[in-house]
Amino acid sequence: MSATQHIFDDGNALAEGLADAVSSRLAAAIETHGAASIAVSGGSTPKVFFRALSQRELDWAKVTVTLVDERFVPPESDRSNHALVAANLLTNRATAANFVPLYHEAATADDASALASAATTGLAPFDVVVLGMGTDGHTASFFPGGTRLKEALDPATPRGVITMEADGAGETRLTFTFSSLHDAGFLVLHIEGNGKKEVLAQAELPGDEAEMPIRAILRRAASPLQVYWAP
Ligand SMILES: O=C1O[C@H](COP(=O)(O)O)[C@@H](O)[C@H](O)[C@H]1O
Repeated sequence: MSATQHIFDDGNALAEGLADAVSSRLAAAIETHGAASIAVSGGSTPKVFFRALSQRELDWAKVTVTLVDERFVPPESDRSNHALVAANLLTNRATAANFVPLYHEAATADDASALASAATTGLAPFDVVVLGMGTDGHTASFFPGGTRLKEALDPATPRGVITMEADGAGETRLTFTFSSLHDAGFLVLHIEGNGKKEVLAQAELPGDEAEMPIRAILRRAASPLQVYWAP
């Protein structure tokens, strides 16, 4: 499925434009079914977008926020995506949103992923999913060479959260599976910079999904992909 490109002049315009689009989708979901769900990415790209979204007028108490993926680290860690979201999104007008973490204190990451799957049951299909992309072509924690990449990308793998380990990942990861993310009501890839534009162009060429896992989303997502980009 081909992606629709939304191009902005700079990072601030991108953050504001994406916040407008996402808040409209969340408001429409609240209007239609009384509640809205959104799964967001971590990393460095979304911070300004989170700040912009947190200022939008919405019935935030009806919005459930979770993460596309997380590191197996507690929220006190500066590597925690939960901490990033708490500091930048669950603030301003969005303080009333309901946040469902993927990290759970547990003996093993597998135990934590089972708890995360249970805590997020029924949230997917999400109203909104905002994916990021690394320069290695990973999205969520679908890393090239990831220990459970095949299972994560298999459309037959049920919705839920699984663990992932990979050389490029640092800590063990907790990630929603492809089947949990690909059919969001509004499916976004949020990237910034010419480097990532080139990575995306590379991913759009023929090649193995396992080498650039973003290809699974580009090629097989049920929902049309909306690419939000600025230089
Ligand atoms: O590891 C991760 O990286 C990607 C991209 O991060 P960025 O710093 O290049 O914006 C992110 O989408 C993913 O959620 C995160 O866990």
